[in-house]
Amino acid sequence: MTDSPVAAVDPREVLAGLRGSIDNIDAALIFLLAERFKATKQVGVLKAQHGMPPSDPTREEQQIARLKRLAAEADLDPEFAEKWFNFVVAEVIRHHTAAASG
Ligand SMILES: C=C(O[C@@H]1C=C(C(=O)O)C=C[C@H]1O)C(=O)O
Repeated sequence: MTDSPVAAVDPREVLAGLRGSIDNIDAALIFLLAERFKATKQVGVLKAQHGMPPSDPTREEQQIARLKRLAAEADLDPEFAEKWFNFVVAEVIRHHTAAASG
């Protein structure tokens, strides 16, 4: 093993490289989530101003179906995509409910 003519790959360097990508991806996700919540907060204000209910189950169903289809195409577990969506929407509804109560 140690006599191999091929230069040994240092696993610590491989790990550091992969973690660099993970860091970039996590940062991008935070920025994307921040933009999403900026938009949904405006939706919450609009709904509160016009007496619309905080949640829209039909829209949520459509989004879940769409996101599960996209997840499958991207080789991501569709059930995970649905869980992620429901987790985010629960927070959005919390914001909308707060906006509706002043
Ligand atoms: C943002 C909205 O409000 C709620 C939140 C949703 C979301 O975060 O995707 C979708 C539907 C609604 O339950 C909306 O109605 O579009």
